[in-house]
Amino acid sequence: MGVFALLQTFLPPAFRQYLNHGLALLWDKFVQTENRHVEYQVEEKTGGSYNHNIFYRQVGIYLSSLRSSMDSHTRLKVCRSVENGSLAFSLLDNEALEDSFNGACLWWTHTCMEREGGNNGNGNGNGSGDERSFTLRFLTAERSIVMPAYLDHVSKVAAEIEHRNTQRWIYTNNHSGYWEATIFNHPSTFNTLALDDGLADHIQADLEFFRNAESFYHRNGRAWKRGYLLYGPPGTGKSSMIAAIANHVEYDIYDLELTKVCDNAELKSLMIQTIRRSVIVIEDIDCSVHLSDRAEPDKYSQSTSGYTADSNIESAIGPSSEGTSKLTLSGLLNVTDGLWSCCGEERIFIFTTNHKDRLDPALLRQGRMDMHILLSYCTFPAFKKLANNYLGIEDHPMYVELEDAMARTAHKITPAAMAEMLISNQSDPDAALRQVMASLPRYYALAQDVVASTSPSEKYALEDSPLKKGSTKKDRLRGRILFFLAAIEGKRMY
Ligand SMILES: Nc1ncnc2c1ncn2[C@@H]1O[C@H](COP(=O)(O)OP(=O)(O)OP(=O)(O)O)[C@@H](O)[C@H]1O
Ligand SMILES: [Mg+2]
Repeated sequence: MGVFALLQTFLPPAFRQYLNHGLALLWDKFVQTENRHVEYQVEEKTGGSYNHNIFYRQVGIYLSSLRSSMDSHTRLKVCRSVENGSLAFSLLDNEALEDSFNGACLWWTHTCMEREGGNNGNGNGNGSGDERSFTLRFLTAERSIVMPAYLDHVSKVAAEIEHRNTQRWIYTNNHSGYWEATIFNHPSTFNTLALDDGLADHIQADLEFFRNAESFYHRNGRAWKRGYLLYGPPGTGKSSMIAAIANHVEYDIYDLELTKVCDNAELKSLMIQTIRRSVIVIEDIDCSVHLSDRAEPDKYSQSTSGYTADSNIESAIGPSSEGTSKLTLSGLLNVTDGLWSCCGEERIFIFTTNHKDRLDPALLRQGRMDMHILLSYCTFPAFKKLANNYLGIEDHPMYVELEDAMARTAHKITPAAMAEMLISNQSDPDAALRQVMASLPRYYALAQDVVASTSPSEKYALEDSPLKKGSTKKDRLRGRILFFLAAIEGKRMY
């Protein structure tokens, strides 16, 4: 140990820090003429083009919050938030923004360089292929003040701003393998959903447990994630429930369009780009990816059931020539449940389908999709909830009759259709309930007429309904009739 260092050990720590700082400044000013500044680059993407650098986002948030930036001569970009009308500032390329921290002076600049051959395919020049970065510059002598305290300060302030900001985002993947974001503002909640008794409470309790179960998952060696499969006929609230779940846990949504994913590698990279605390959604999963059993890869490609007629399947699996990499069911299972599922924590996977029976059992097994939630036709309790939401009534003299008629006619209307009836009579609850009542026998009679006049191929479609597993023949027939009606309800048959 040198004499100078030995002497320093007798000095109080605060004084020692000042002395070192002063000496460093003097050294910088009078002795060292080159390398007086240190520069750090904060790139948007690190370790390959798909890895997003969280610190880049934090720097952007931090800089946009600097009040001093408004007074300086720096040219700034300014935009107004759609969500809360507040102004947000950001750095123009190659403009410097000055900040200070514990007496140290710091300069930030932003650069955006077009990557060679970086056409992102969307043709708007706003390519996700561009290379963006912030550069932080400060005096070499002030390194001890800046590192790492200032960088920690930037992260902390950004995290606080993000926490205060309730704005959430929904992302969808583009053809270039990147996510594009837009503000998520869906009003659906568990209060606005009309569900069977107890279902909303059950799901909310499950979500609450999940959110607070970090140590539980880690203690048991499990990835901290939860999977929900929402299934049922069209118009029964699957998409609305996704929004309600995301609103409940306050996570962002990644709406994964498998038809735009060209192969397993791209799927992995998309997963790596997702942040923790997010809901990852694949809607209509039976329509968008090859769902054959892994042991029988060609089951559906040889099918005559009409599945191969879905052009989405072709585009999702990509070129079918031997040896070409493509998106496969195993690739999907790997990112949802395999080793790659751990590349982000606290994530909820939600798959939806109208045809649970067409999904590969591997996709359905417990632990992969933890809860299978059937969303079906409007039951009387669900109807009451809708009437309460849309008409503002909790009870009504017609309810007894209505409940009985719904049960007697095995009445099956989707919540979407029921909601439409109520909305169109919103100002007159009596008229709304009369319309619901009148629709019951007519609905059923019409269904019989429709079935009587269906072609053999349409009948095949009925037999393929998820209700075919009813207990009696009559039940099964009824289920098929009503399933068919639900499928064509867009034509307003009632
Ligand atoms: N259970 C429900 N409670 C309240 N509203 C509902 C419910 N189900 C459907 N709706 C209403 O019907 C409309 C369609 O619902 P949604 O898109 O959620 O159905 P879906 O099951 O996702 O249909 P699809 O299978 O065709 O995608 C929404 O506007 C929603 O408000
Ligand atoms: Mg939907």
